[in-house]
Amino acid sequence: MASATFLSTLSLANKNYLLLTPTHAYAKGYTNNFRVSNLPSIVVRKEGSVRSQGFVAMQEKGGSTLSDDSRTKTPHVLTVAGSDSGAGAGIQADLKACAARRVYCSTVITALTAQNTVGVQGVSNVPEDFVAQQLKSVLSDMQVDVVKTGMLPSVGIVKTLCKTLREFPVHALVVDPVMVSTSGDVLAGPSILSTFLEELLPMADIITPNLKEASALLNGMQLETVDDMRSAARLLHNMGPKNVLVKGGDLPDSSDAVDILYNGHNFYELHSPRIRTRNSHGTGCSLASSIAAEVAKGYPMLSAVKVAKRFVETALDYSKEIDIGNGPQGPFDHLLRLKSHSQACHRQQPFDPSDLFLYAVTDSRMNKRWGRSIIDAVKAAIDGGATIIQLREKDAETKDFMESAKACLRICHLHGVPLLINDRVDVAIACDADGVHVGQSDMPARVARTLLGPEKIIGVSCKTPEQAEQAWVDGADYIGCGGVYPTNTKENNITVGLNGLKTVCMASKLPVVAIGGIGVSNARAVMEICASNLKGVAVVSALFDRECVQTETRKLHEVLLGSNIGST
Ligand SMILES: Nc1ncnc2c1ncn2[C@@H]1O[C@H](COP(=O)(O)OP(=O)(O)O)[C@@H](O)[C@H]1O
Ligand SMILES: Cc1ncc(COP(=O)(O)O)c(N)n1
Ligand SMILES: [Mg+2]
Repeated sequence: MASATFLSTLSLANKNYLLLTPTHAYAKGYTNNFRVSNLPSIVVRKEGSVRSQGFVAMQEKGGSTLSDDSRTKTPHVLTVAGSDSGAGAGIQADLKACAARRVYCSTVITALTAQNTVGVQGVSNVPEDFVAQQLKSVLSDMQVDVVKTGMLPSVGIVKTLCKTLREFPVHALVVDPVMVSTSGDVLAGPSILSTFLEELLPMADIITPNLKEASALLNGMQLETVDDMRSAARLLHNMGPKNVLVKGGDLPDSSDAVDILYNGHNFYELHSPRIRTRNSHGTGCSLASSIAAEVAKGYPMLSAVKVAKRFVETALDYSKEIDIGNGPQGPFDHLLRLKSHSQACHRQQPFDPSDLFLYAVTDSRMNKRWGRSIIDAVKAAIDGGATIIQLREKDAETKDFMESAKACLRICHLHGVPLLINDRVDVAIACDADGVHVGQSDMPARVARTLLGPEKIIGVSCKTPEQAEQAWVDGADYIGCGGVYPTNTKENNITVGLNGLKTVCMASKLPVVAIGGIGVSNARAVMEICASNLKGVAVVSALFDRECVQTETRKLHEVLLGSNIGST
């Protein structure tokens, strides 16, 4: 939409720079996070008149960067749409879709709707001049990449939008011509049609009508087949938008959800399996926002539409069992997070340090030696009284490891025992384990925390107070300290002894589990160092390098019960 003109040049540190508005820089592809190779980097000044005038300073070809305070452009979608109090569609769906697709989303609200899973009970339009004020507030300050429109309930609002977009051009415009909600309620009446067709559509980079909306824009044309959708796409394209996506979510008798994309040259028939679900309220809004998000990241339109469609399909599939509201059409879960909390078998308690009491760590070689599966080993340890399990499967193939981890997780959760994975954060994520245990040379706990999120348990092996301090800073939940005694389980492992264990316990606020050569004969001595944050012992060989895991675990459990763990 924007034509790129350089506004002026600027001399800084004896070098010449071109000054562009953010929009112009964008239109030329001069941004860091755009997939435009061999272009000079762009630098946004944080302070001073350059930035405050809303300019982007761009280096002339080559050379070093303008200053150290360079900023990367955050992809930004502005949605101009109606609010849905039930939060399934409209502004609320747009915000969630953009968050899920990882772009920033600002909002201009055109109408308030009182809406739920039953339907729309009321609509109150925002006055035109206040829509104009919101648009100006956002567009004059923030570097919006893509504007996405949803419910535009009056001619005045459509006109205001078109006027403002001419004043503040953006990189792309995605128009979802929302007219009637799936529940059948009118959100924008036929009176807006002519302004829509004459003013807004010609500015659009893509329009995304569903079958009813395509029909309304085409004077009531009947749309019942994929061929009808193609004809509609061609006719709508003649009205000026660069791309047309006719959505077939409501196409009767189709086992796939088929959409037709037409760019004036080619037709693309996009299929995804039709998800059988009641929770499809807001699919159209979410699809359009996701397209806008991908375009804002710099993807071409075809890729943007494909990714967006795949995202909606995945979210619908994930959200099949979500139960919100009593009406015929429920919302879905854009962030794919709700279900795990409602699943009965999911561990919901936060980390409890007393879980470290009898910490069983599996070992694939020992299991092989004794001819037992990892699942049998875990079952036996839990039956014997283990309070937390760590899977330490150094030799396992990833696929086998994942499968066994999933099976172990089911067993652990049946018994309320947390399951951690040694080293393999990827496996922990893939099977939704309760957490990970990492060593000093594994992925840093801080990075694991970012990947796993705030609730998962993270333990770190530490031998020194410095390492213990770092574990705390990195957001670990507990420390594994050892080897307390010499052990064959780990090669070249330095033994810290009871003194080393005590030093780490005293230096840290974190709960500690002792590890290394501990068994029935010496567990009591370990616990008698009397540190209040020493919560238990972690054991490998003394449980798993034995004929009967359950018996050995039970014996150790009894010894530990007789000690004064964490009581001082
Ligand atoms: N049950 C479903 N399974 C998979 N995809 C669907 C389903 N329903 C709709 N879609 C897809 O969601 C997007 C929105 O389509 P649609 O529901 O037709 O729009 P609207 O919400 O505007 O009525 C389209 O890509 C469509 O193919
Ligand atoms: C505020 C608002 N905007 C858009 C829709 C369309 O969504 P759907 O077609 O899923 O009902 C809606 N119901 N409410
Ligand atoms: Mg729909």
